Amino acid sequence: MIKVGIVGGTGYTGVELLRLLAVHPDVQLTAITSRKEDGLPVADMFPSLRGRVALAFSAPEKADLSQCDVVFFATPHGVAMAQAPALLAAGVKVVDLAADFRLKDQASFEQWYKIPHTCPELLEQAVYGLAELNREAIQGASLIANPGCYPTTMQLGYYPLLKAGLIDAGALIADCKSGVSGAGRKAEIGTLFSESSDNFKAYSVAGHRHTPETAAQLQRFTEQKVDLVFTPHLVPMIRGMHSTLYARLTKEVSNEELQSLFEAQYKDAPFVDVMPFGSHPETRSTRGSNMLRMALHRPGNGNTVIVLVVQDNLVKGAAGQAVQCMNLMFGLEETTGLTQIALMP
Ligand SMILES: NC(=O)C1=CN([C@@H]2O[C@H](COP(=O)(O)OP(=O)(O)OC[C@H]3O[C@@H](n4cnc5c(N)ncnc54)[C@H](OP(=O)(O)O)[C@@H]3O)[C@@H](O)[C@H]2O)C=CC1
Ligand SMILES: CC(=O)N[C@@H](CCC(=O)OP(=O)(O)O)C(=O)O
Repeated sequence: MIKVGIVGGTGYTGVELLRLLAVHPDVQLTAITSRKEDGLPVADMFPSLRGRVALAFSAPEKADLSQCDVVFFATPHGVAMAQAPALLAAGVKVVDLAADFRLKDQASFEQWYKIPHTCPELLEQAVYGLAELNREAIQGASLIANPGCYPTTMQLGYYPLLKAGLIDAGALIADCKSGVSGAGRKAEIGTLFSESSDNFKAYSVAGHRHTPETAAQLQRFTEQKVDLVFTPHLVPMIRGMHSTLYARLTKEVSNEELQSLFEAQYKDAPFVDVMPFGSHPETRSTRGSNMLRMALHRPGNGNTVIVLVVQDNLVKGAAGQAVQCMNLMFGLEETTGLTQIALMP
């Protein structure tokens, strides 16, 4: 059994990791931390886990994480970088759900996240945890930078078009919407019920930290300069993400060829569903599952191609993707413990 520790077990991605790992056949939950809930049985805070998780939260300084085989950090940016060096030196694998190791460039990280990077020496070693585009590297990794939720949808949607050289990489426009759980469980005015329900708005239009992450990753797949305009929106739902990705075609290509390109690209990706051309994927078709669904459109058969992408921000956008990486790192079947069907309606 793989001994698993979770730092930040009381947050939304933390409890999602618990939900998935509690029924994972190869995992033994070993330590779950919380600074505020030291000693509280996990199932007292999350009744959904009664009878499934017998552990209590422990303060991070009390938890002996070095006895684990892998530790997930479901914490704010900056926490994993403080503890990863010692864990890695003790032979423990690390999966960070935050952004500490996503950007290879230290200056860019510090500019966007506004905190100093305390272990830049690990940036090179860290492997970006998007299995569909990086499976082999993840299999050999000991430190995973789990992708951001929006970047997961943008990369998987744009990748086949970019790799095939069919679009202008300098004119990518991504219009993306997230449920409120994307902002985490911490108390904030913007996520109060009376602020975020019955309301709809864009945010961070001038620049969101997921733009450099996505552009840097996509840049690996094209010689053209990637220029991405990304606008996130907050929608009044709890879970779910919907990304509408626009691109300008630069070559003659039929709709059938576009569809075949996507189907071929993801035929061996168990968590990417390429729906029939012209479909309208719904966020609820991914709710609680690790599936990401996408569909292609081409209005008026012109030279704009649109890729619609949906996922559950807490699963494929965070905890499920992290478990997918763990499976690969430990030589398990990629889908182990991740075969839940979405909740509909
Ligand atoms: N929500 C989402 O959809 C997604 C989130 N992410 C990323 O995953 C990470 C976790 O997000 P989320 O679960 O939403 O966040 P939450 O705010 O819901 O939870 C944060 C958790 O971290 C713990 N924590 C906070 N500060 C520290 C600290 N200094 N040291 C140790 N533990 C700490 C908190 O518990 P306590 O205070 O008791 O210690 C809590 O358990 C973030 O980096 C987020 O950006 C990535 C993709 C999607
Ligand atoms: C709705 C909402 O607020 N979403 C978060 C993104 C969550 C995510 O993916 O997080 P990290 O990159 O921070 O890990 C945001 O836009 O900041």
